[in-house]
Amino acid sequence: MTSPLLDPEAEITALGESNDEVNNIGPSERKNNENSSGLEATERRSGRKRKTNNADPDPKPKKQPKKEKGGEEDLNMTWICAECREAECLMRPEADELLVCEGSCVRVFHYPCAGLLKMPAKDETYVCRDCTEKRHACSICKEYGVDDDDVYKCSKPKCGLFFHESCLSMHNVDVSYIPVASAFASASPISTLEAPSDRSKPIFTCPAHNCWTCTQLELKKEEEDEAKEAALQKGGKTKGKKKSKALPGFFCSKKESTLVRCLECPISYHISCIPLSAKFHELATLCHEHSAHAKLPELDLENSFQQQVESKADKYLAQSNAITASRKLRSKNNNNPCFPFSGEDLSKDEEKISHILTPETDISGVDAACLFSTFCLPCTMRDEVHSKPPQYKHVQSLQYDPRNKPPRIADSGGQCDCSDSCGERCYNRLVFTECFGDSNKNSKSNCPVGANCGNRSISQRKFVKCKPQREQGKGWGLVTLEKIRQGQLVIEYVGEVISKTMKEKRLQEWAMEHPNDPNFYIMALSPGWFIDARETANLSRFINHSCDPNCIIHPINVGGQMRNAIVALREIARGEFLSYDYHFDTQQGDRFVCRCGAKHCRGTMKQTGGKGGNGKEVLKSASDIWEDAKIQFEKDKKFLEDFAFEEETRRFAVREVVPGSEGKDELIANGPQPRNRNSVIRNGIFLWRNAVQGSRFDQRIARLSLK
Ligand SMILES: C[S@@+](CC[C@H](N)C(=O)[O-])C[C@H]1O[C@@H](n2cnc3c(N)ncnc32)[C@H](O)[C@@H]1O
Repeated sequence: MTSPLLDPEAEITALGESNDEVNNIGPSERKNNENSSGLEATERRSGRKRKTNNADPDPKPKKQPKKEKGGEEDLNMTWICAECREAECLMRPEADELLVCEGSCVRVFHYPCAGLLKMPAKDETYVCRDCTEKRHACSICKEYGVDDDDVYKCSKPKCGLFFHESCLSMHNVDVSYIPVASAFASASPISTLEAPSDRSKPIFTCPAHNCWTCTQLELKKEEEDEAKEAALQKGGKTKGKKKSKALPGFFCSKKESTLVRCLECPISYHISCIPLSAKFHELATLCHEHSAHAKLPELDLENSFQQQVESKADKYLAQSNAITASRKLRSKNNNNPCFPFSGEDLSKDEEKISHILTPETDISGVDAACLFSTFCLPCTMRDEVHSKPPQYKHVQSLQYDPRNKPPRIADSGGQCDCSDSCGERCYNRLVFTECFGDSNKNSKSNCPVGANCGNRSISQRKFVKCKPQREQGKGWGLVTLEKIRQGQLVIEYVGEVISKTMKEKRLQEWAMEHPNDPNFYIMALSPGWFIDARETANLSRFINHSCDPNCIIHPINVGGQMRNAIVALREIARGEFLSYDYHFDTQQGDRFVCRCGAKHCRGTMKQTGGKGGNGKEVLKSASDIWEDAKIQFEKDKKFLEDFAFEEETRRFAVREVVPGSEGKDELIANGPQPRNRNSVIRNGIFLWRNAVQGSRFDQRIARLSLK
């Protein structure tokens, strides 16, 4: 393989994301539901209209609901329809009654949005289609999956959110596993962050139950503590590990238990921790990541709670006090303007300051101190708090454009003849093809063993558990959460499959729009086809380059389509950063400085050598790759003749080990021929891969000499 990651000169344009999942708690929901028990979440609500939220112009502060045994928070309901994402039904304005799904998702719907002609009777049970079909959208990537197979429900009883395991790893969620057989019988985890057995179910509390801002601060504190500890130990002083203390209330002026959740994702905040970059009104919240693109539900401002609070603030506040206090606060927070209510026009700061509540004032149940003092993060903290892996759409497999996809690859010839498991000597494995189909003679299959054979890791997504983490000088990287064996499949590189023309278009457009972006995600898949993992990907997009990598890209034929497997080159310890050699195929000069820190670092992520001479890189055309393959073929043959075998076995070796040496063009062009099948199996080789990977015989001497 010459160029895993290609043409990093530029990249792609933004793609739309689907917006089909809703479940949100807005500040007024918190207020209006404060005295409702969490159990209400499973009761059907009818006749609840948004306007009724505002019916009481001066609602008194209500007592927080009692916490249930076991510290269960009351995750308050939202009254935004999960389908149309509005409080008031846009399909039929008269039908803005909401009903609650009594299945596991506990979402609310307008009845027309739920596909019903009328509101169900009080004694009728409503279960939404997703819960009936036991498939839900992941609350992070929005992709649908089968319950307890692809997506898993948060373990909090009243939380109806589902997640892919891999999506959770982006949110610092601790996952434990219980064996599937006992998954429903016991809630006690057997291990934390350990490789689960094949049949285990993840148990976790999703990010919706923790304030995102406070969590980031805790993590930062922990990191600092660890760094201090490490420094102390380096200096020879040993100290017992000091448990870092969280920072409850650092930004919250009180210990709040209620969280408001983003309409688009599970990110939640204490009201007093909502950062400047988020948006909210009394019906819903959009987190810092979604505020720029998503839309808050319609709010009838005139009748809104927000409007009432603002007018009360006008009435009650001594404006001069507010201005002085706010100025003080601003100068303390590096002139970070404070966020009064809408967060829209910060340039009109002075005007807004006149509406800010003083810390002492408590109006209409809103904790004024909380609003006043803590709606913004100091500038110094903002970068840290927002340092989370960039968002992308998580997918589990390659995404093809149905109108323009790579042609299928012809079969490499018949079935393997393995009898129990397809191990090292499996013919399909040797020709870089995964087994498919089962032993049932009626179905198409290339393997008599069936679904349990050992050569189906990619199609069965037997990926290693990993998580994104900052890697010094390289942005985000990917660390493994489990020990990896040499030769083990780590993960598949997935994204959108695009043609060469599309790749070039995207590269150009991205370069124009983001001239300073150093990150590139396009990888070669097969001649003329590429994988773009910038916006649609899995965790593999975070793997960085190293000149001394611990992984390699293996193109593998899975059911007639090429897929790029990332395979371990050596044993990799838990916690190690994963890497492979990008061999960037680029005409640009010194732009791609490598910071891998390896002993023999090339200093660049580009491929070296090539046909350009004088170290100048050129893009390899298909015919160049072809020529290289033929040259390599001759070298292999010569190597076998000269060194690898004793005199008397040479002729045999060349004939057998280099199958098709009489018709090498055909062999290189078409891959393994059925007539070469036996020698491929006997010698464990497949020369066609030289065309893609440049693997060399002299480096396989140990293996050959074993024969
Ligand atoms: C596929 S992305 C890897 C994930 C990326 N680090 C991120 O933060 O999203 C490739 C980009 O990571 C950076 N990178 C990867 N390996 C690097 C290295 N060894 N030295 C410097 N930058 C590296 C480069 O900006 C490169 O274009």
